[in-house]
Amino acid sequence: MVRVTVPATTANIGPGFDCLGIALSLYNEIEAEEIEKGLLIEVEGRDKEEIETNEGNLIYQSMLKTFDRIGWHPKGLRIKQYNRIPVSRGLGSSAACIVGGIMVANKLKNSPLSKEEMLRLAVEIEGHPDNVTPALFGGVVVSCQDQGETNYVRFPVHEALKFIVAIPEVQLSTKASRGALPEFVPFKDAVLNVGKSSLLVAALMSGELEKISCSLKDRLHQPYRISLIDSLKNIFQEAEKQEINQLFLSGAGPSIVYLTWNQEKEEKEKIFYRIIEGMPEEWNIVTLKGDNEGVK
Ligand SMILES: Nc1ncnc2c1ncn2[C@@H]1O[C@H](COP(=O)(O)OP(=O)(O)O)[C@@H](O)[C@H]1O
Ligand SMILES: N[C@@H](CCOP(=O)(O)O)C(=O)O
Repeated sequence: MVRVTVPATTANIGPGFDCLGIALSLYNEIEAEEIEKGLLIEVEGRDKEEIETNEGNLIYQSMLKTFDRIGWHPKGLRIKQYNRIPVSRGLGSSAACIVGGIMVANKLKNSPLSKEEMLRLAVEIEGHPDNVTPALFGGVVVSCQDQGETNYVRFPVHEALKFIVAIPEVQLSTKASRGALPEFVPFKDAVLNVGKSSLLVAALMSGELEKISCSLKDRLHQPYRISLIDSLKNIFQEAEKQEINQLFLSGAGPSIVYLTWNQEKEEKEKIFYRIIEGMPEEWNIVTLKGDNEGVK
């Protein structure tokens, strides 16, 4: 029996579309063992009713692709998963399945694939590197996929950072959310994102956390996505009115992260809570820290 835990991830972090992600202290667990024949999948935890327990299961699919890569297949498989990461809320639930499935499959055959080989396979399955890289390595990961190659730099999440995540009941699949993005953007918007994402990485890496506030503006994806879910637009507009600028859409949404890093901002934190509580839908707010270990 092999057992792994894999962290949730928040990707983009505002301007870092498809190239910036951070692992968070919220985990799914996956167990797997070879059995004589067949496929048994048991699912417990968050959103269990959403999860396929047949060959369509994403963890199983990721394990199958790993076995193909290794050149070995078990006679049969029993998979047991315990989920805490909400599905299709922008917290990397798919990346957690992909990375967790690859790792557990690799372990079943005494780990023939290196972490780099597992990363290559994970990006192939997910299609973008910004969730699977922090899910694999932990920390903050800046990644770029170019002509089939993924290059990345990983560094620890600053221990002072706190991620206050507002999670709605409604789901938004990453596929649908990516479908809302434009084919072209104005040159000035692209330039703004280059500047903001560069500043954000420098602030996260150097520990100049006060610079995060002026680094989270995005013109590439958030303006096109916030109209997909009721209240998202109102939340961002109200936050701007109250001069709260530490907000970003988690991944493809719909969850929102309020990023804070010290006590003095407690007043603003209370305003954020009041904004969310003032929305007509049900939102669940959790406070998370960064995870610096990745899949284990
Ligand atoms: N724990 C899980 N077990 C199996 N499949 C899962 C699990 N969590 C998510 N998935 C798969 O991933 C899909 C959600 O992926 P996606 O839309 O990218 O959401 P997210 O923003 O959470 O990554 C689900 O529809 C399901 O197919
Ligand atoms: N860069 C991707 C990130 C998707 O993150 P997820 O947690 O919503 O899967 C995008 O913005 O589409």
